[in-house]
Amino acid sequence: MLRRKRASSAASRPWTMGVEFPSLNIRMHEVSKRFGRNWIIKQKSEEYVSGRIYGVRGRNGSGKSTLIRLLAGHLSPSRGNISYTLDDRTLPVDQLYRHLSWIGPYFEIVEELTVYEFLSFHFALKPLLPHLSVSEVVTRIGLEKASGYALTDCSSGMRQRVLLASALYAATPLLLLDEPTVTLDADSAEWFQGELKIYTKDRLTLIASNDERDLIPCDTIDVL
Ligand SMILES: Nc1ncnc2c1ncn2[C@@H]1O[C@H](COP(=O)(O)OP(=O)(O)OP(=O)(O)O)[C@@H](O)[C@H]1O
Repeated sequence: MLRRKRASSAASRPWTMGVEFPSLNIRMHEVSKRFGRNWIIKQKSEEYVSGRIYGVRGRNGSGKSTLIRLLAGHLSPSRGNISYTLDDRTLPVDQLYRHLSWIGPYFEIVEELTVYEFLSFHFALKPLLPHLSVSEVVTRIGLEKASGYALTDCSSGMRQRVLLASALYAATPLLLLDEPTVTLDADSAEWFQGELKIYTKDRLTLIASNDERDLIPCDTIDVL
């Protein structure tokens, strides 16, 4: 999934963190999605390419999370199709999970685990960026003093930082971030914007949010 870069190349492009992500592209072709009688997404065609950040906004219930779930392969289109390529080779949707990091407000986490345990467990399943350790991740999200807290004892903003870490610092070329700054205070949202600048380089990122600040780094913004 991930190739290490040559040292000289890594030095000249420090943002790639010593690794080179494979190019992951997504093509939606006339995709529609309905729940019961309600068509939520109608005949949507879109190309999403590596190295770019896509924003999606829209009123509550407009289909932002549905779009993210479709792109993540967790929902199937009612009509049309979604195809994926990894370094120009077709990637079957059942293999996408290996290359995908995805967070959303509906995510459930094992609340009994401590911050450190949750991140260790997560990064045992999903590779961590090679220049980072779990301890360094805890430091990057500013939770050193809380690393032994059970998630159930963390504030919602602290839990959101942990979830963001699980996506941002995973060595996957695709990042799907649904309402990434929900529950974050202004300082935390600013921290997230800084991390986004560093950790979205060379990846395909999609951000669904109605918070204008979240959409500032996006190359294009789709309104549903
Ligand atoms: N599994 C489901 N079964 C039935 N209806 C669903 C399902 N998932 C979503 N919906 C409906 O699809 C519509 C779009 O929901 P979605 O969560 O994608 O909207 P959203 O734009 O992310 O909303 P919000 O801004 O409130 O998070 C809503 O009317 C919702 O009730």
